[in-house]
Amino acid sequence: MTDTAAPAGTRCGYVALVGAPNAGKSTLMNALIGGKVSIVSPKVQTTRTRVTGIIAEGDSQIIFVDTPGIFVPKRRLDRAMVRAAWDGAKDADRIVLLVDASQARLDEDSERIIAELEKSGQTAMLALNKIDLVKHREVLLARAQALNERFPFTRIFMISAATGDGIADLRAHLAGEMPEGPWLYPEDEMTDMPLRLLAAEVTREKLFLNYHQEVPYGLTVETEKWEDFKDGSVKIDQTIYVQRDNHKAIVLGKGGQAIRRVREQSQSELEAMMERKVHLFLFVKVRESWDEDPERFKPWGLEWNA
Ligand SMILES: Nc1nc2c(ncn2[C@@H]2O[C@H](COP(=O)(O)OP(=O)(O)OP(=O)(O)O)[C@@H](O)[C@H]2O)c(=O)[nH]1
Repeated sequence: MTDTAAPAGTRCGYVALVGAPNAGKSTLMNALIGGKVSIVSPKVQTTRTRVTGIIAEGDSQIIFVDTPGIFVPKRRLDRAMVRAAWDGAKDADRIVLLVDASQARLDEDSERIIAELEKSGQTAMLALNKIDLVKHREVLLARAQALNERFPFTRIFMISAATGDGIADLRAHLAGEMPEGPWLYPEDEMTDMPLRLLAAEVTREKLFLNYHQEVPYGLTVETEKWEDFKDGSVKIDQTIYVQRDNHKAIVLGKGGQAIRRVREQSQSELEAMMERKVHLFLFVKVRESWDEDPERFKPWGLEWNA
């Protein structure tokens, strides 16, 4: 974080995006920011890291906290994620609950989030997402009304994070809601997520895209080494931790073909993102129960005793 001189009349604040897994939080954040920060995947519960995206809108700086999915905690890791999600929401100036408008009934996770909001006495805005999937406007309005009867949202936005519909309105409204104060980040800062972590997220996204079923859920990626070279290139070593031997075999693929594809995809995205040459090396290791190991949480900023 850098101290930035504050021009008079500036605003700055935090916005927490909360919502059930798959509601579209990452997609929305990327749409709001206009650049790729958090990872998007069609599978649920992929967001493990609290990513902060920052945008400037007029005189306002809006710092977004993309919280991990809030769901019924089962494993220790899940409990830590729920805790982190609520910590993010508690400290925020505004909370936006994102709900998938294409579902006929409110899902269990959104129900729990609303119950939590009621309990804590916090206000929230509602963003009904994926309106592109709802053909009839009356259906959409009826869903918005039902939700507003369930909880008195301060405002309701109908958006499509995928098409960009309604995003400018939401952004402008949030900008006006930010408290007066100096900007906390320099204008060109996109994210305060450390590059090492961001690089691991890029590889994890590629793993999600390349493997099916339970394999991607059981793994984690860590950036172990980062070497900057004089010619401007960077060498990055990452380890992919899997839970079982057979998962390791799947991740590697026949003759290492599968992992090579992941490596190529991740490397070229990292090069585009950082605008420099990247030499990416991936290692696959078996580590049972990595998700019960507190050491693994630290890079994500998650608490162990959740
Ligand atoms: N049609 C449509 N699909 C969307 C929209 N927004 C998100 N999606 C899709 O919904 C899925 C989930 O989106 P994510 O942004 O990963 O959802 P998330 O809430 O961040 O999910 P977690 O990381 O599990 O918490 C992806 O396949 C997105 O492409 C939208 O406005 N319209």
